[in-house]
Amino acid sequence: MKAVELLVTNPSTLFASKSPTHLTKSSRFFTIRSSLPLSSHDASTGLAERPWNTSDARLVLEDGSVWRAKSFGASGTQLGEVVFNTSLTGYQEILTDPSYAGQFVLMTNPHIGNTGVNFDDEESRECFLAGLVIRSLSRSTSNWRCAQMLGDYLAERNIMGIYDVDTRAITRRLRQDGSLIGVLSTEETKTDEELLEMSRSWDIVGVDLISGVSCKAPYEWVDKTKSDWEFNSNGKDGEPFHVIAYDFGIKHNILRRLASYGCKVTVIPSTWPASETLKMKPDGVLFSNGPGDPSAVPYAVETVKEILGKVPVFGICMGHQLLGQALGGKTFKMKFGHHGGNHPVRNLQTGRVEISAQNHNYAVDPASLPDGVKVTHVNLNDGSCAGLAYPALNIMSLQYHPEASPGPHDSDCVFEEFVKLMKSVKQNA
Ligand SMILES: NC(=O)CC[C@H](N)C(=O)O
Repeated sequence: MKAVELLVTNPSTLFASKSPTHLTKSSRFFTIRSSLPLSSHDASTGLAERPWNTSDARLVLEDGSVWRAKSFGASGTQLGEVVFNTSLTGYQEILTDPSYAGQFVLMTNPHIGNTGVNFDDEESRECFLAGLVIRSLSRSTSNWRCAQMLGDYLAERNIMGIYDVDTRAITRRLRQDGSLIGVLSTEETKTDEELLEMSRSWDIVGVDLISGVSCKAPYEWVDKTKSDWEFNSNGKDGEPFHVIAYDFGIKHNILRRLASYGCKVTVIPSTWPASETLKMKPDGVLFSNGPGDPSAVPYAVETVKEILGKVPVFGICMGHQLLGQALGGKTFKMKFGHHGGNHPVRNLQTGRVEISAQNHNYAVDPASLPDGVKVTHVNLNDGSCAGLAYPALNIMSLQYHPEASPGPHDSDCVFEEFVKLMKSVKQNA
């Protein structure tokens, strides 16, 4: 106890500066920085102000529960669906995964912020999520790649965060009752009742969230995984296949992995007409991950339908769900979904179990699919469908994230399978 108080009451020995200069990318020295205003120091007693005295935010859930917390990042009032993520690392990639648009991400790992944020780990151009909910915000960072403190980063992007809230209790509630809509607010003039009413007046089901995150014009993607980080040297020296990637909220690492496997990649907006895509004569089309309810975007299902059977296709997460619907199947909302980097999946084609990165609230009902469509992967936690193939139409898809970022790399080989599929179709043409 004594040691802890000593640590808090002598902040100047711990923290380099309140507004530190940024480290350069190449620096391998780590600097410890302060992200929060340091506890005010009472010289007469030698004790720091108790940190739990300053709750200035509330998360009000639609079930009527009110969670008092401290705010960091942006302030204001924000509405969203609360989901919990069980990843131990990779909060920056999670913050920039566009599939979280409209959602508050609650991290079950209690200690967040200790590696700061850096220039390389962005998974998209913006943070699209509604906000971040964490137990403990690290007061310091110690990582050679750190370029900015998490709180400053969120404030710059106008994203609200809260800490010092019982994330374990909220997670247990979500597991029991399912995902809940909530309102996060730092505005003291708003009553709990007003915030509760706001949370009950909105639903994420049926909302097209893709249109808010997709790119607005086509572009070429060339970046590969950096050689320092490359972990798989298989199958990367072949013929360059042209992949057109529909951006429903695409993560950069999907594009990097395709480029690393030798593909020439063109990214197109979610509303790009199928006829235009086919005119570009791609060797394959990728339907990306993306936020929200797959049933809320019938235009995207129509696009997928028009492309099926014309070129090999690969669907990831939202892309997989859209493929499921385009094949005549149904999607449904799960109780609290899968969000994290520790989901075991069995690849039914090889018998191999892969530990996978997942982020979805919806799933394809395999019983609704027509004959000929095979379930290729199953989530071992709940038996839900984690992958599909329809060999007759050169379709493959995964409900989860083979590109990881963050997460294990067990499923990376699926990009090689897609390249092989494009190759065999081209050879037999
Ligand atoms: N990662 C994703 O593509 C998410 C898909 C969809 N928004 C879901 O929640 O199921």
